[in-house]
Amino acid sequence: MKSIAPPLPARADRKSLRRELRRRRRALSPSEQRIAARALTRQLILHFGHSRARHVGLYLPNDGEIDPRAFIAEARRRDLHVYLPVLHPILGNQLWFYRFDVDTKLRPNRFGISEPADRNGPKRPPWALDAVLMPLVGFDRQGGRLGMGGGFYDRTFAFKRLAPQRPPALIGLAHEVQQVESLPMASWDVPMDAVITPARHLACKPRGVIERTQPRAVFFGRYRLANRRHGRQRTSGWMR
Ligand SMILES: Nc1nc2c(c(=O)[nH]1)N(C=O)[C@@H](CNc1ccc(C(=O)N[C@@H](CCC(=O)O)C(=O)O)cc1)CN2
Ligand SMILES: Nc1ncnc2c1ncn2[C@@H]1O[C@H](COP(=O)(O)OP(=O)(O)OP(=O)(O)O)[C@@H](O)[C@H]1O
Repeated sequence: MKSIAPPLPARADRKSLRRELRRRRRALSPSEQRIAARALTRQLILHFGHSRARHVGLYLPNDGEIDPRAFIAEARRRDLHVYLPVLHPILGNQLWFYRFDVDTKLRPNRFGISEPADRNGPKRPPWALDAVLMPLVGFDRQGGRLGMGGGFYDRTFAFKRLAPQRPPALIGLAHEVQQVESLPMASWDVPMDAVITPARHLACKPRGVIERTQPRAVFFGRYRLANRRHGRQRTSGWMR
């Protein structure tokens, strides 16, 4: 697994950054991808092992993205409901999240990425999810995210800009080579709450960041406590 990303031009604009970072993740070999996916799954199991999340959005990998599919089976075993993003037919460039069960039929969207085919299937609006595992092209330690350029996740989770503490928790999933020192942020960008890579869980803070490189068990007590203290805002029981 490659762990240190070569430096990028300091003031690279979003377009050239996107091109370079997409090239990096596509350049990972199938065996590097497999190793990364396996390690990512372990990180996700640790994370969700002590979270109260019940409804979690994730994605099917495309264009060299880190593959979270092995977590889907684990999630189901742990009574987590898993949802996939579907391009909203009317609301331009927004996402809805449809349940992904073992028998869910898929069909490719206009980008060739599979999504649940049945529009009458069970779904949740974005604000009724507990956590969303997001694909990304690039990330920084402050929660900056560079995506594919459609603005889908930014539009869908724009409500988080006014209330950053509200669910869902926005968690980026990434290969190490996708980290950059600092991303140029735009006014519409919605910061991520955390980033999970095969090696690390970064809790992003608007200023600074807590990086956990120690075994997670050291933190369990404190995180459990923190969860209880703040409680988990229950979202509406909206569900089809
Ligand atoms: N796996 C995954 N699913 C996702 C996203 C993602 O980034 N990854 N999205 C995150 O927003 C949304 C889809 N957005 C996307 C935007 C552009 C391209 C893309 O491949 N663009 C091509 C041109 C494709 C074309 O128009 O034919 C490119 O730029 O090369 C893919 C997904 C929803 N689902
Ligand atoms: N909340 C919003 N309202 C209106 N337009 C938006 C909003 N968020 C983003 N956009 C538009 O979307 C376009 C693409 O944004 P950006 O380059 O940040 O996408 P991205 O985060 O890389 O993509 P994605 O989230 O789809 O992976 C921008 O040109 C911007 O004008």
